Amino acid sequence: MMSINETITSEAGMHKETIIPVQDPIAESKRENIHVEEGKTVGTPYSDDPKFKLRNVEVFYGEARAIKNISLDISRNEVISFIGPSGCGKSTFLRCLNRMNDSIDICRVKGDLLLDGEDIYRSKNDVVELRARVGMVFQKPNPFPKSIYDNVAYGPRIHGLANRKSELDDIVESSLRKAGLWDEAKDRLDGMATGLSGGQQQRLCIARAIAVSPEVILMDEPCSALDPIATAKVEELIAEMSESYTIVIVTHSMQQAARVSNRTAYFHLGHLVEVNETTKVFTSPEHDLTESYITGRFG
Ligand SMILES: Nc1ncnc2c1ncn2[C@@H]1O[C@H](COP(=O)(O)OP(=O)(O)OP(=O)(O)O)[C@@H](O)[C@H]1O
Repeated sequence: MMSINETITSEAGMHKETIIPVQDPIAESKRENIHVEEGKTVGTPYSDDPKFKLRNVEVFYGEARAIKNISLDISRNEVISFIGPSGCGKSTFLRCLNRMNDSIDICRVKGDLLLDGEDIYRSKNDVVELRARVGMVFQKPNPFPKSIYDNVAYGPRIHGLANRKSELDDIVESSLRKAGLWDEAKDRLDGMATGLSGGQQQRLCIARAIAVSPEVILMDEPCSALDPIATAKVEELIAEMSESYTIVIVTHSMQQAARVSNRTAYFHLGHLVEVNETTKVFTSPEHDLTESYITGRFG
């Protein structure tokens, strides 16, 4: 059994030393004779109090099946990380949760995806409403080419959340405060958002997501374009936000998953192999594939 620190040191060491990670997870898992049973996830994929109840989810890009019969509950107010080798389907699965895949013509989603018991893919459901409830922060900060104020006010305006200018001002201030950006932005609210640093822009995007009072925030590698200091600020924010929101985060950094999440889900070639308490995943994973991944046998 490894400690989190040992595991993480070995992850960091993998980059520093000249260990060449095996890049092909299929070849590696065949060589090690490790199998994944379709639809069978080890650990604790289910919850007594699910915010999202996801059953037998499959996602196709044309004929190619990118997500293979995945069932998972995402609990209310938990932070869950999705980890796994490149191309294993983390982002595809994340994007199902607010129907971001709808914009890809060749993409089809099958299975039951329930948010508070309601099927989010029912055609009568309004996608704009869904995305207000399930907000998203992307890999690269993507502020609108507008002022800082207008970026945060955008969602509340289109959803009619404020009747007066003073109400909108309050939403903008409280969202920027929650995103830890108020002190840096309060004297330049009319300045262009694109004039902020990368880390500030990412916190602005978080403020923009928060401004419409979402219940869930999806984060797709939110720190991959940020330096370590900006990353630490976003991670602190995730910890604070977890009191009010359910957070799902895709990350390539095992250290980040270990720092921010309650549970960690390990994906492999479109399968959901293991879901467990984060400490367990990084100290005594149940599945051999999870262990191979966290010990750097394939990347
Ligand atoms: N728009 C698309 N059209 C066709 N195939 C796609 C599309 N987006 C993703 N895929 C394929 O679906 C599979 C899963 O990709 P996805 O981006 O979800 O993986 P990922 O685990 O998030 O990868 P990464 O960590 O590299 O971002 C891959 O085989 C990928 O090539």
